[in-house]
Amino acid sequence: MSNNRIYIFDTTLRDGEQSPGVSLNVQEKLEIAQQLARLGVDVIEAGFPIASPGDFQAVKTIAERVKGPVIAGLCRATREDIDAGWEALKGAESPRIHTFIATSDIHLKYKLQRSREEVLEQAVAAVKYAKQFCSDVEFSAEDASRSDLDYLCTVVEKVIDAGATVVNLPDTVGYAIPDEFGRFIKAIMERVPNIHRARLSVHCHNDLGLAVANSLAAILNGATQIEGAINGIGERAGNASLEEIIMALYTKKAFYQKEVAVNYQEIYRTSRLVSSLTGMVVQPNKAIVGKNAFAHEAGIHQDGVLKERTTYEIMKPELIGIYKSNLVLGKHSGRHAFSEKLKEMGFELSGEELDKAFRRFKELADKKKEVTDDDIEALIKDEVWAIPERFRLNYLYFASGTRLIPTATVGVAIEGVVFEDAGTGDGPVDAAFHVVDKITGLQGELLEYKLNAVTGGKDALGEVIVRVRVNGRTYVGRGVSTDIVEASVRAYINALNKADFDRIRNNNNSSSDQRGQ
Ligand SMILES: CC(=O)SCCNC(=O)CCNC(=O)[C@H](O)C(C)(C)COP(=O)(O)OP(=O)(O)OC[C@H]1O[C@@H](n2cnc3c(N)ncnc32)[C@H](O)[C@@H]1OP(=O)(O)O
Ligand SMILES: CC(C)C(=O)C(=O)O
Ligand SMILES: [Mg+2]
Repeated sequence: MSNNRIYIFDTTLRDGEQSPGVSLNVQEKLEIAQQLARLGVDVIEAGFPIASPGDFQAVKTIAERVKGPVIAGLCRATREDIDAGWEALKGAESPRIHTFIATSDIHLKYKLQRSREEVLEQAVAAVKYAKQFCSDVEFSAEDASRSDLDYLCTVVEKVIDAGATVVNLPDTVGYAIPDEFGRFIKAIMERVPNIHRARLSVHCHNDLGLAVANSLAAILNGATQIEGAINGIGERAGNASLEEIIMALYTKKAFYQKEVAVNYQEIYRTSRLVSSLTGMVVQPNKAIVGKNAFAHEAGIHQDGVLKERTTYEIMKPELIGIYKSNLVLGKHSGRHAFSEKLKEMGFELSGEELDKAFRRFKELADKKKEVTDDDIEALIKDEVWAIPERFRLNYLYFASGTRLIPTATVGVAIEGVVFEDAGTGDGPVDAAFHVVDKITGLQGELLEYKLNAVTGGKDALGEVIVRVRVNGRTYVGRGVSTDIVEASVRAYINALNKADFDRIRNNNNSSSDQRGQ
């Protein structure tokens, strides 16, 4: 294998899920993991198994079902965490136990309340313990960039002696700057005598907006594994954005002379899926995957691009899976054109999924003159990436105005049987949500509501993303329609379906636990 290879470690499902307000269920995590495997990342950190039964189940399911990448699970440097981690990971084709402990004095003194000697001992013991189960063990020195360098070098050397195959040096609080971080990695490479027996990794946070720059500086100085998340999501200001690192290495290959083994065509789709399932909207001017990343607004730029794209484009959008099609779809389009378009867009649908998507497409085409690629993508996300739905919107009627009490009548099918009710609220959306609560018997508390126009124009599809708390847990729901009240109700029902899905799964788990006793 080329020694220019950079390994991509994706932590969207672990650190990415630590973004405030993000909570993915097992099915959603599995879908993201499957897409990450299609993208071709080297490692998927599927979760933190001891953190919750849901996290444990997600790691276990991904370990058993997702083939290709190494599947990692995060564990504190304790036997209990490592036991749970291994239990979840052991079904994987290539499992990796990822154990960590902080090494900076500030974390030792205030958080862990342990001495340097105690932490060194605990780190070594954790690696040795993990090694009994799994040959691939990653050790992370949390807050490495703020740790005493001599002490950190000792920890790194000893964990490698204990069997760590990968040593990760995180900039946990995003405090580093590129030159400094590059020198830090160089010092580790020079001072730790056995460093070549392990792979050196970095994990940068974006508190100063430098996570990608710091990761690239680390690559120049010897790091061969880069950790990050799709769309740069994660704790606080997020993690290094993987798509940005991948495309920087590609675009500046002559400079870095490094290779990654990803399937570039899947980058955009992965970004859209993560955004859709986490509810974390990608800012339009975000590098690589933002809506405006390849848009040219100014006349001089447009003129340049029309004459020769490279005047203002340093990357081809097609390379990352953004494509422009000549097939214009509308109400006169048939199944063949629709299915051809989906193929062009990279969607592989089963016959049943295609039927559902085609039905929604025809409904939309009746309301909208031209159905754009963005509209189609929004419908696919709504129909095909949705979890199994016990509740489905059957019909919606609402009335509101300046002198009316907003009223809604809603029909919701529960397992195919339609129930209807009516109610009032502070507005038509609120009224409809109350009615949905009454029909489903679930009490949703709306925490956040976002409305985006999928395309421009008066007939644009509206996409609504809601965050709803049900029984103490937060669920993201998403709905699209040309009518924003309908999109809102679809989004709300989508979130309740996820809550219901969890409720049924928890009931099943507790009854099988009882049977096991
Ligand atoms: C930098 C990072 O991203 S680290 C990963 C952060 N992710 C998360 O924390 C998400 C999941 N976390 C959780 O669900 C919970 O925090 C759990 C289940 C892990 C632990 O929950 P609790 O047992 O209730 O402990 P709590 O979170 O309050 O405190 C953490 C404890 O772990 C200890 N700890 C923290 N890191 C480590 C470590 N790497 N190794 C060993 N112990 C550690 C702390 O010192 C504290 O111990 P104490 O109770 O003796 O003071
Ligand atoms: C647990 C480690 C890898 C981490 O997320 C960090 O230090 O930011
Ligand atoms: Mg982190």
